[in-house]
Amino acid sequence: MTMDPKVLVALDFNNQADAMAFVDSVDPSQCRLKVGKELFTLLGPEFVRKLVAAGFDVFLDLKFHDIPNTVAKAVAAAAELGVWMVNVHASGGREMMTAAKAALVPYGDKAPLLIGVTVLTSMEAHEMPELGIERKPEEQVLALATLTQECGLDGVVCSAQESKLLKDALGKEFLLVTPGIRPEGSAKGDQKRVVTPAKAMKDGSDYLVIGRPITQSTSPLETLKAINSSIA
Ligand SMILES: O=c1ccn([C@@H]2O[C@H](COP(=O)(O)O)[C@@H](O)[C@H]2O)c(=O)[nH]1
Repeated sequence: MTMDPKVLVALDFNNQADAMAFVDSVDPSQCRLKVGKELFTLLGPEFVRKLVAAGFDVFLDLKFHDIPNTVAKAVAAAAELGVWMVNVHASGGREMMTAAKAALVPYGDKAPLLIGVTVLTSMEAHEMPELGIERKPEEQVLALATLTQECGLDGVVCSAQESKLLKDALGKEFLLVTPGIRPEGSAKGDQKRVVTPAKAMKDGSDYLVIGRPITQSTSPLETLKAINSSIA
């Protein structure tokens, strides 16, 4: 059991009962919880408030990407919910990220961590040119992470395949939140740039986002415990 859990479990469930069955089986010392687009669209802010009230650190993973004013207001609304972490797409640009950061100033030390999404872990090199991106994924991740740091955000979402590169380039304080985590032998699904939990931590990831390998396991709690042991 760890008091600073590194695993952020993605609550990608399609109904409240299943989500709550998992939440009720864990405590805040074992994992943090991530609420993404599916569950938030289904259950809304009330569900997030419920998790926060139960003592969990909640990562609200809505990946805001819009004009600066809209994103700033959305990030402030997330802060009102009391979440621990919230994110925006770094490709929204400097003005958008700077506005998002400024919107959190009134919350002082109660402000959520603000994280920029770089290149989705479901993407790989051959998909980049048709988006007009000629860089390799790791070069694009480094460019967006550098911009994110310049805008004063707390860290980025990236693949753990880029963790070592980013820690070396941007320093140990800049947080790396890494989805695409797959324990040995688990199905990759739609994830492309995958890394095991132990390797991700070794290479400098600060937090591991893990969904299906835990939530679709036959024993979710045992799987979570095994992952926690593997990175202890
Ligand atoms: O680049 C990204 C950004 C976010 N995610 C989210 O993380 C989880 C991963 O779930 P798994 O079931 O472990 O694949 C999911 O909620 C994504 O929306 C990501 O995978 N990659």
